[in-house]
Amino acid sequence: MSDILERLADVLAERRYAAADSSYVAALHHKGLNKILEKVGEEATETILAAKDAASGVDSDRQAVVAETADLWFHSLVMLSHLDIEHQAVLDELARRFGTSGLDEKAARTPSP
Ligand SMILES: N=c1c2ncn([C@@H]3O[C@H](COP(=O)(O)OP(=O)(O)OP(=O)(O)O)[C@@H](O)[C@H]3O)c2ncn1[C@@H]1O[C@H](COP(=O)(O)O)[C@@H](O)[C@H]1O
Repeated sequence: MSDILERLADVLAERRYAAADSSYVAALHHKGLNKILEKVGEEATETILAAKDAASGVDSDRQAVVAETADLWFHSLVMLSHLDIEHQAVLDELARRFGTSGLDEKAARTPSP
């Protein structure tokens, strides 16, 4: 199942210009970027709330964090697809950053004027 991102991205690409009533993803694209961004924001908020609950240590709450994060990742993939940005670009960016300490990266930034 490690290739699930690729398989999902292929399905999302098929839905990009499909008829609005043919699927949930196609309907989101027809509603437009603002609706997709609204869903990303909603799922981000739900993920945060689930994570706060999970901090109490209840197992069912930990599963809710997994479910909400999946919703967030899914809607983020729809956003990328709507903007014609390959999800691979995000994976490449993570790979580029791999091994670079966040502290070192921050220290190397050019100071803003
Ligand atoms: N991974 C997902 C996925 N995750 C979440 N969702 C849907 O995302 C929606 C958002 O959840 P909400 O709780 O906000 O639901 P809602 O209140 O009905 O949403 P809105 O009315 O506010 O839009 C739900 O309808 C979920 O079913 C998903 N829908 C589709 N996929 C994948 O996308 C593929 C294509 O889906 P279709 O376009 O529907 O064929 C599927 O085969 C799946 O692999």
